[in-house]
Order: sequence, then structure tokens, then C-alpha cells
Amino acid sequence: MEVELKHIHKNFGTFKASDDVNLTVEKGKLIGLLGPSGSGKTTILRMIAGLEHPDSGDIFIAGKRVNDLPAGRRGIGFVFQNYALFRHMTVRENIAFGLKVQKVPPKEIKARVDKLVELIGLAEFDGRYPQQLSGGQRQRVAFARALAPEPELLLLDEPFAAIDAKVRKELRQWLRATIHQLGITSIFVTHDQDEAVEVADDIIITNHGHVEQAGPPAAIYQHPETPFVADFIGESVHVPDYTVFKGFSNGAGSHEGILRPEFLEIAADEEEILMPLAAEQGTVKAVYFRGSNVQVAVEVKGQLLHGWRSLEKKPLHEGDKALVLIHRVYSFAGGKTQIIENSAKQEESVVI
Ligand SMILES: Nc1ncnc2c1ncn2[C@@H]1O[C@H](COP(=O)(O)OP(=O)(O)OP(=O)(O)O)[C@@H](O)[C@H]1O
Repeated sequence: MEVELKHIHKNFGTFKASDDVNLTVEKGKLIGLLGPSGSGKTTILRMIAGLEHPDSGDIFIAGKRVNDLPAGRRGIGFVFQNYALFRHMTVRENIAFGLKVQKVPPKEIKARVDKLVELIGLAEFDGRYPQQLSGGQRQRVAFARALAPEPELLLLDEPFAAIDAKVRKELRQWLRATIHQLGITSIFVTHDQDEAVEVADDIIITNHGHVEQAGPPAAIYQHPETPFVADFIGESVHVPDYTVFKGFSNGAGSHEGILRPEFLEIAADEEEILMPLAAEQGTVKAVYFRGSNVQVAVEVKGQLLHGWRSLEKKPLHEGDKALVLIHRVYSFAGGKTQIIENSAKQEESVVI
């Protein structure tokens, strides 16, 4: 295990920024720490780096307890969201800075910087100053500078936050490929689920200072363990009582449910749907064009549901009647997440 946090508590005054945080990161993995603003992601990253100290609990890096080890001796590279490059230094000088401080021999500094400017694709621009580079290029320099001392572990705090949308997408893919090529264990903080899902091997979801769930993105998406995760991941809609819908009347315990758009089929009429008897009647409340499809909000029995429709299908408008087939819902009865399937569908298929 490369990084392990055990029962970490950290208060700022009476505020619990970390409330019994436990997590493990395997060597060579690229991990996304994902959670809403204020959920304690940066605090976790800063404690691993040694820039903040836990009130209690243990931090291990490569099997060694590092609680009392100063930041500079933990073998960690850190990339901040705002590049933090030195304005009066060129690309080469920025990358070499930490190595000079460490008194690495000049020949070796040159060799390492040569390799790194190549790695980040900026060999041609190595004499430029930060203000002569784009945001994406600056962030790549910050990345190279963090890698220069050959750290065991790389920490990145919202590394894409200050970069515009298109470049951010390219940089994400570049970062993922480069980190895998280098095989360096890396943890990055983000509050953007698309970013976490696209970049990370595994994600760790934080909420109110603790870890809600950890694992590969697809597993978390398909099997959220808590209502918070089900709600936070994907485009989910909360319904206070899913048992009012056809095919879900036997729900036991709590009737609160979460529906994802892909759990629904929204049809303009009976011709568009295979099992009309299992579907609910609804009224279209809004239609949003989403590029490759449309998102449709339909009110069914007083609850607003969201689904997608292909652009190839009949257009729906606000006020139109629609049929909504709810295939399944997430239910949280008994504190456990369960997927409940629509039983009316089975009955209808027997009839057919
Ligand atoms: N040095 C500090 N002093 C007081 N409170 C702090 C300090 N650092 C963080 N906090 C508080 O701890 C909480 C968690 O902060 P943290 O930065 O870890 O959250 P985050 O999940 O990274 O949020 P964001 O996505 O907004 O950066 C926040 O409410 C923040 O205000």
C-alpha cells in the first residue's frame, strides 16, 4: 500500500474538516478525491503532504508512518490549481528550481530538465517565461516542476480548475496518459465528477469530512452505497415516495428514492413504447437541448422526473402529454441501497 490514512481527525475550531477518515491508495494508481465544496478534500491532501497536521490518526506512505516527518522529507510532488510558477524564471529555470535548492549537480539538473521539457511537450518553449505560455502549458510546467525531484507520490489540488473548458479536456487526457506512463502514484482533488470519472482509476468520495465510498468509477456509478453517493454521482433526481408509481407499490420501509435519467423512458405516445401498461401518464414541464439528445422534465403524480430523448424522435414541447416508463429506482430502505425493478413490466410481458 502506497498511502494509508487511519482514523484521521482534524478540526478547525469546532468544525470537523476530517471526521474519521480512512483510505488506502495502491502503488501506481491515479486516484481522484471527489466531493462537494467544503467536504474536506484539500484538507486530506494537505495532511498527506505534511502541510497540515491531523489532531489524531495515522498517515503512512510506503509503509512508513509519516505524521512527524516534515513536508520536505516525505518525497511528495505538489501541483496547485494556480500553477504557482515563478514569473521571472523561464520554463527551464522553473523546472530546475527545486533541484538547485537540493544542490543536485548541474549536469544532472540539465539531464532531468531536458527529459521533462520533452515529456510535457515544451522543449521548443523552454526559454519562455510563464506569461508567454497558455494556461494549459503553464500547468504542464507546474507538473514537470513537481516531478523534477523524482517524488514517490504526486498530489494535485484541482489541477484543471483555472483552465478553460476545451484545453481542460485535452489536459485531463494528457495527464492521465503521462501519469500512467511514469507509473507514479498520484492523488488529485476535484469537485467535478466528469473529471474524476474520466481521469481517475479509482475515486474516493468525501462528504462532511468523511469518506462515503471508494472504488472504480463504474462500480460507484452502478452501485452507490449511500443516498449521498447516489445523489452526487450521475444526474439524479430525488423522489420523496417512489411507491406511488406503477410497479413499485410494494416498497418496504423508507419510500425515498433516486432516479437517474437512464432509468426512465419518455415516450410521446403508445406507439413509441413497448410496455404502455407499465408506464405512467405525465405532463412535459421543460425540454432542454443537450447537443446529441434532449433532456425532458416530466411531472408524474406531482413529482418532477428527468429523462433523455433522441433527437430522431417526435419533438416534445412544454405542456404535452407523455408516457413515462420507470424501469427502476434506487431505494434506501433499511440504510442499504437497493435497485428496485418495475414489477408492472414483468406482468405486462407475461400478458404479451
Ligand atoms: N486553515 C483553515 N482554518 C479554518 N478552516 C479551514 C481551514 N482550512 C479549511 N478549513 C475549512 O474546512 C472545511 C474543509 O475544507 P477543504 O478545503 O478541505 O474542503 P474541500 O472539500 O477541498 O473544498 P473546496 O472544493 O471548496 O476546495 C471548509 O469548511 C473550510 O472552510
